[in-house]
Amino acid sequence: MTKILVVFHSITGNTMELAKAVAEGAREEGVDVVVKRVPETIPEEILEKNPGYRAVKDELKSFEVANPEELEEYDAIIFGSPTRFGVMSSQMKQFIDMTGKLWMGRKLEGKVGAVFTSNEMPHGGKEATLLTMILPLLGHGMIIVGIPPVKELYKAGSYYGATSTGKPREEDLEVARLLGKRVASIAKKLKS
Ligand SMILES: Cc1cc2nc3c(=O)[nH]c(=O)nc-3n(C[C@H](O)[C@H](O)[C@H](O)COP(=O)(O)O)c2cc1C
Repeated sequence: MTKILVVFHSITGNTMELAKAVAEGAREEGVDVVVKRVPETIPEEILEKNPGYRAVKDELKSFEVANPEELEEYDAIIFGSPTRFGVMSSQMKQFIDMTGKLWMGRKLEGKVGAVFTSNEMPHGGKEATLLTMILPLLGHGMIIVGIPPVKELYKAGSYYGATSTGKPREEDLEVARLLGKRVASIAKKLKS
């Protein structure tokens, strides 16, 4: 069975909501989908000062923490990060930087990769974040999947991945589901 990992970083839940929609879309293809989060590096006592975090922390913590070495087990990996100053969060970058052993062994080569992000401003760096998230995946030799110019893209998302401005709207979730479904469909074809 084709196995897909959706791995995300989130503090106030927006990227987590996109991750759930990406997974939902992938499951429509009848593949095995696992959703995990990357390790958090901000101390809990600092996070606790953020009401947005307190509101979602129980759900966030219900997702298992991913181990970089497990990426090898999946046929496709979809990475989600909040935008931080126009790039992915340091927590997600740290996770990716821990995949050096897999890179040396070319273990992710030929697997499908895709990305999504949430930020706060309409033009606050979504596309810059998505494009720079793709670079390490290309370094691994992954096959990058984006979104073609379907009608849904006129209302949300990007060619380069799914997005949201703050809390995802239904249109954002729709594009996230499309991304998950497309990745799953391509991963299935590559495996057959
Ligand atoms: C340190 C920091 C940097 C950020 N940088 C940006 C930015 O460059 N552009 C933007 O639109 N939003 C920025 N944001 C806002 C977050 O990307 C946004 O709130 C996002 O939806 C949070 O995702 P989460 O709910 O999954 O944690 C930043 C937030 C923080 C804390």
